[in-house]
Amino acid sequence: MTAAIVPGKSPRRAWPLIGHGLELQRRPLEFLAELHALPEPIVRIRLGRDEAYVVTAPELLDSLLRGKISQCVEKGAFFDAMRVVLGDGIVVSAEPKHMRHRRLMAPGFHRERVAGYVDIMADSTSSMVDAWHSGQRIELDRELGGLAMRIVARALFSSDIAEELVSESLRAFPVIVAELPKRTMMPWLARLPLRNRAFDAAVRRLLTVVDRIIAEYRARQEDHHDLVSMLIAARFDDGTGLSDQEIRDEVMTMFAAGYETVSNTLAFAFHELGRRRDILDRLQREVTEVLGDGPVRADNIRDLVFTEKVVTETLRRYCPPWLGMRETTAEIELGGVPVPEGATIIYSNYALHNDPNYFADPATFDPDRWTPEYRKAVTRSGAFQPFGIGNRNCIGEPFAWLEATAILATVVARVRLEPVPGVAVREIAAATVQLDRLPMIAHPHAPAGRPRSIVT
Ligand code: HEM
Repeated sequence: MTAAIVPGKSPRRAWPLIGHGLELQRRPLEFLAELHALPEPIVRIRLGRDEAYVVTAPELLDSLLRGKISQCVEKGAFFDAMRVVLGDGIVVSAEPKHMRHRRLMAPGFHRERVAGYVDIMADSTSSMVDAWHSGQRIELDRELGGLAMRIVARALFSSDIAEELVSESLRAFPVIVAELPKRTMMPWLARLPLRNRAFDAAVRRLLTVVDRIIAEYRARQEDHHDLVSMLIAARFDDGTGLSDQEIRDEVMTMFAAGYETVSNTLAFAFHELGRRRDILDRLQREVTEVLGDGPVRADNIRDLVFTEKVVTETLRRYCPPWLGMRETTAEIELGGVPVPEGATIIYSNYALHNDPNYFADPATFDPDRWTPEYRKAVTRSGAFQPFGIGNRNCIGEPFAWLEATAILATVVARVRLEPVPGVAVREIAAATVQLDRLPMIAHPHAPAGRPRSIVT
């Protein structure tokens, strides 16, 4: 009943049958941090009856994700539980399909194209803030979740039908994202009929809405200048396009990958700002200087230098994707350790970003560490990789930077958010790293010389 560690010693004894799976379920962030504290760059643990290899060193991650070895790994069985929602979208699909689809979708995520979504981001954020009145308690985590969902939905489907998708998603996604990580660790849960009724119904309803909207788009044959119009019009080299099923899979994939990651990043940013007045004051000064009375625009984003540092430090300290996984499709050698075909490899960007070997004083939230030189150095070394690396890195990265920066600047320009006294919030590792709740009190700034209307 020992955990086999390659090549060093066991971090902690494993339970028979369960192995370290229980640790990974019950105290995942602590367990992964313990593995990072070991001197070995690759560690073998037991997950149930199987073994898994945990990679803790950036140089080995580099080999795994973008070196030659990356051609011998796929997403693997770990991601199978997600297929019920994502179908065979690019987060889960294998090569060569993954690259074929990714290339087709890539133009929709180029920086210049994404800049066109800044108005959707600014408008949606303003509408959220307009509904808050002075002294109101806001459940900010939920507000940000709804906001990020609305923004992705409007980027995918800009026409007014998107609202129906937003309402359905707000109902369905909380059920889905609470269940999927459990099924990923314990796939047999999917076979328990009574337990799965709410989940199955949520997935069915959501897919029905998406299918109907795609059918409507096809029938209307209009270019709405959004991601779905682009997917419908896109053609492979042989002149064929994506089927309705493939478009649905990619739409669900964008949704699932693109809303919680952003909303949880922002929730952590506001949590830190709520307890770090010094940082909030600097941020507010910058935002006032850059935006004046106007909304955030694509051409003033680059002047929000400190705002971007706050987002960067949030992505370091609270990197949402805490668990990465791959499965080998051939025997490989990683860091001198032979890894057989079909083996599971685990890594954690969250643990890496909080590893004192790579980041001084990692628990301290310090946006000032992000000088251009520092950023270049930690990115080049592979120690900082919130959006992943290699051919499966985040296709939505430019969208995510723009969105996080635009939302943060818009909220800070309009309102001061303060923590609710006496309420403790807790960091948890669900589908992504998140706060268990984030109640805050809103204090909108009254525009000079104009009393604020109160919306209740
Ligand atoms: C703060 C926000 C975000 C973070 C931290 C993040 C992080 C990541 C990471 C680490 C991966 C790689 C996963 C792996 O290697 O297994 C990834 C993949 C992906 N992300 Fe994001 N993401 C964010 C926002 C978004 C947004 C806004 C979208 C879309 C609108 C998006 C769409 C995707 C997709 C489709 C993939 C799969 C790419 C592929 O396999 O080719 N993400 N993301």
